[in-house]
Amino acid sequence: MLISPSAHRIDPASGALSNATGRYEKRLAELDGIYADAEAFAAAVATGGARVVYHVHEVRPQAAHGDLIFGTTFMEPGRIGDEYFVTRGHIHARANRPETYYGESGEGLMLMESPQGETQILAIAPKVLVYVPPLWIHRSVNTGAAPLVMSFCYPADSGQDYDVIARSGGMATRVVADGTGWKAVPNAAYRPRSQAEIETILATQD
Ligand SMILES: O=P(O)(O)OC[C@H]1O[C@](O)(CO)[C@@H](O)[C@@H]1O
Ligand SMILES: [Fe+2]
Repeated sequence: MLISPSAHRIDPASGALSNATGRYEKRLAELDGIYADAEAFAAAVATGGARVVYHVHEVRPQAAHGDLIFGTTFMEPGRIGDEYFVTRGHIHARANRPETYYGESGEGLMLMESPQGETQILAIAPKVLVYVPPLWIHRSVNTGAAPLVMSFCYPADSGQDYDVIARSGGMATRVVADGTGWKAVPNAAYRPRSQAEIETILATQD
């Protein structure tokens, strides 16, 4: 059975995606453990734990190998202490699946980390497409004063593994405010992955 082709209109300001098949949202209180400043996080949750800090509209035509998932991510601007708002971040459960992100509005960063712990940061802004290659852990950061909206596309059978970040005490690098801009700083709680874990990730095939 053939799937019918489809077209989807993206509103760059809101991330609204016509004919989406799914939507999910992340509230501040669900992002416990991500930010360095636990006191600032608790204070923010006390005053606004239910606020939605990012949401995703997506289209999943089918889960089958070879198809795509695509959609939009809308991220509110803000910080916990001096650390900019981020998505949870993950590696794909099938770790060798890649992803593209395209800037729709706002400005931010794609924070990426190799299994060995190397950090790469690429700026994302309107009309910039960022390629996240296979095997890279990835997280979006809103460094702007306005919402950051991106569209994304990745293989339908990728899946998301969030534990890879939790196991290492977070990503190796945090992005914090620095005067009028941002800077990357080491995450003091980071524990590098063992050689065995690195090899397991790198061995991902098919
Ligand atoms: O899944 P996370 O890390 O919460 O971040 C959401 C972003 O990542 C995706 O899961 C795609 O990999 C999208 O839904 C969205 O761009
Ligand atoms: Fe992803």
